[in-house]
Amino acid sequence: MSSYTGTCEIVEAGRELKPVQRSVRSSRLHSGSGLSDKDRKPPVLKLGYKDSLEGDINRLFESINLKGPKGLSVSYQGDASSSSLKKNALKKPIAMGMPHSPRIGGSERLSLKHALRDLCISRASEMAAMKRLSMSTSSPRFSEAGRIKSLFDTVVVESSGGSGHRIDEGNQGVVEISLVPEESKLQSLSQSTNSSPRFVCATTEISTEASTSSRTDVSASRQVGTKAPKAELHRKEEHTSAGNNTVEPEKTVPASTKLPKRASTPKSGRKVRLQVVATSSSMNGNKVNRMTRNAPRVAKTVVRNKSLVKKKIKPESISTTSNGVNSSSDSTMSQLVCQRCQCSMKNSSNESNQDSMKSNASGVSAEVNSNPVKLAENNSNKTQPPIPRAKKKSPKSRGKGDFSQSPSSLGDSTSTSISDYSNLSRSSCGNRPHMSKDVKWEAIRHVKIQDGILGLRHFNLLKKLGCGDIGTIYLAELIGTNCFFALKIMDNEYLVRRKKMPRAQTEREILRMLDHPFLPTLYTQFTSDNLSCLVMEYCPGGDLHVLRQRQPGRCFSEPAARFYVAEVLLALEYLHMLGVIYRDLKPENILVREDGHIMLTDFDLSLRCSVNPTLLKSSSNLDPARMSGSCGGSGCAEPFCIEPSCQIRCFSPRLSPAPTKTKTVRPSHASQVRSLPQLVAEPTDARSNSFVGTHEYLAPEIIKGEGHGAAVDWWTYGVFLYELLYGKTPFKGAGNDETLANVVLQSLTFPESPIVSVQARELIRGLLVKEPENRLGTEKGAAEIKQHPFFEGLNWALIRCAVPPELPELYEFGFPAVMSPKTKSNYLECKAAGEQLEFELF
Ligand SMILES: Nc1ncnc2c1ncn2[C@@H]1O[C@H](COP(=O)(O)OP(=O)(O)OP(=O)(O)O)[C@@H](O)[C@H]1O
Repeated sequence: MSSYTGTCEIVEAGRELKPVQRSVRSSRLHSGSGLSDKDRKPPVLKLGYKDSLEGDINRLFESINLKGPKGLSVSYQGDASSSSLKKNALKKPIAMGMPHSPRIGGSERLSLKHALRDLCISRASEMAAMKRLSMSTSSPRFSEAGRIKSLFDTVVVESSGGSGHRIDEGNQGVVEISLVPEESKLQSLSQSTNSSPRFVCATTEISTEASTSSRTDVSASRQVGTKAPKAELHRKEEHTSAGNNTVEPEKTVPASTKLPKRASTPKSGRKVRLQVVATSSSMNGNKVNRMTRNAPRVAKTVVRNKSLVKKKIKPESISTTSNGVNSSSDSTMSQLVCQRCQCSMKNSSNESNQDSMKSNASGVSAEVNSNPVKLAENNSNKTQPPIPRAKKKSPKSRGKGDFSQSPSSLGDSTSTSISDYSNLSRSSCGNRPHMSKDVKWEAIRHVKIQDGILGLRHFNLLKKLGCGDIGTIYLAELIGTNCFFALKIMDNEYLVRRKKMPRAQTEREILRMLDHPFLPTLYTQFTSDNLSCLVMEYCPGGDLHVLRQRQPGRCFSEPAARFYVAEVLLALEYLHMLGVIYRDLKPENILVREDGHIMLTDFDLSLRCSVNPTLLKSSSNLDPARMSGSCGGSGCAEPFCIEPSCQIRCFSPRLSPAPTKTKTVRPSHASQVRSLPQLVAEPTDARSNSFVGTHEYLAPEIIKGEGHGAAVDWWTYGVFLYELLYGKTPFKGAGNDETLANVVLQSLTFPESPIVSVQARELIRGLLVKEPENRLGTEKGAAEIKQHPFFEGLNWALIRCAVPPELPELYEFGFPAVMSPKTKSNYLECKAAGEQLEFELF
């Protein structure tokens, strides 16, 4: 029970329960609902029921006469279960029955007969009134009685243990809920206004009462019919008097009066309560609309009720309610919202951060105000006091548990919140399904919700990872989340001054498009103190350049190289499909993930263009000469290559480590793959005259300034494979100029050591064709390259599941002491570092 939200109210209300019961009990005898015989008789007679009723009564009377006075006496006096109503009726004939009896005077037996007759008339008239009400009578008084009856029915339905008999037992706790919805609400309002700790409980009551009253009104409206306005007037008057009168039931029944009853039947009580709250939104909304159309009076009443709800909710959480009709749904919404944040608070591990988030919430900008979720949450943060129960359950949900209704709802809300939160996270990750389950989305989103905006202050900069031409990369932790990111920080002023803003813009745009296992994920971006920041996926394994240095002989084994270039090929294929020509392929830009797979980074030199991906039915008609590059015109340096179509001879068995047995038995995997449809996503029309790239990797067409397209990526791809296998680039000269000259003029040669397969060399040769039009990949892009024998046996679709090459022990991954934000000023120190050049020709 202690965890039941309503407990507060139950305890508080319990003190007022006894006088309330007394007053209600007495009031029932005098109010319209408990009409005395005196009050009841005249209307019955006036309404023309006399004939039928009296006929019945007379028949009954006659039967009594037949039984004689004894029978009557025994029958009457032995009625141990007689109610106060019956007792009053009994006294009437004795004390006041004469004027009402048509048979004045006579014997005692006759008096008793009259008394009984009066009683019967009274009872019958009451029943007739009820019956008549259910048939929509025109009497305001009957409307009132009908309303009471319907309310009673409602209560009986709602209360699991309720029955009509409970009324006779004086079960005010049940009756009063339905009889006085408006007054209950007023009481509830005053309670909530006077006592802030009870605010939350009052919220619960508001929801409950609002829905109850709405339901009451609907029930009444169905019965009132066209004379409803009169009934309403009558009822209004009652309320008016109730305002100054301590006897009226409405006045004496606070909303909380029902709680002790529920306390005695906690399960059913909670059940009813939760159902009411849960349906308040839709039910109220629907019924309000319906009633507004069909029954003006009821609509009016509902508006009043809604106003009450609005008044009560307003100071708590829903400050944006613009009309009463929506207030209930807002109320429900606010609960959902706060359930969300309660969950998120639980997920968060940093208390101080939450506190700062809360304190910052008041400073949330217009963005928050436009977002109802944020607004509601913000308001709740500002106005909701903590609930001790919530504190007990989860200290971190302070201020968030205010909307919890009960343990069950809390449990539900937690799970609901998680799923809601996940859904929201998914939506926040946009079109990036492969990363949608990454918890970092949620961490970031949580901060954004809490503070309205993400900034550098939310990150601990732990380590400088590298310094590029346009910015510096830091390993950064989103404070309190245990989530690590690569934070690229760029100085906008510097970018503008050095005309590098377009490069930064290009990188940002490309990063935003990416969703690929071998490409970085951009989680978010923000500008802080004129610094543009990209929050990206962090790759802890260093880059392939460093990794190569650590290999024996400073070069990768062929299987390792094959693995890396295969993954890079998929990344390039994806980029080309998006219309991105990468242009800056080199080992330094290929990072190694923790799991050993790769991530291609650095897109500021990329070229964006249009592309028209097509699916080719079969690509088995690949030109063998292009596959080997032997007839590319660039001069084959392979000593075994004599004829133009020499690729078979070049595959010298002496050099090929692969056994040929299986090839003769069944079709090779490569040939099977070749028969499959191939996606060709090569931006063949793209042209650029920019002089971009790294000297040793520059394609001849770039150096010559002839204009270039996507084929430059296949050139660099050849240089990249060469470097991985041989530990150096193929055209490197003593200086940059010589290197450039070599790229254009020098024939491709392969060192004798290390020994590399013919397939590998053939692939390199096919790629390092100086004329781009003859280069492998130019025509059909990555699809062409994938089919090269070098990749034979590779399952492209499952490469991300393949076991990566074994990594040497990673560098020390211990985090340095948290950097002071003031050290951020160092980030431009390295801006001129690196060998990368850019000569903008236009
Ligand atoms: N996501 C990342 N995870 C880990 N380290 C990274 C990440 N991104 C970059 N780095 C490191 O930071 C270094 C600098 O990266 P960045 O891409 O900004 O500069 P760059 O490669 O010199 O390119 P440019 O000058 O063209 O921007 C990289 O060489 C790499 O070592």
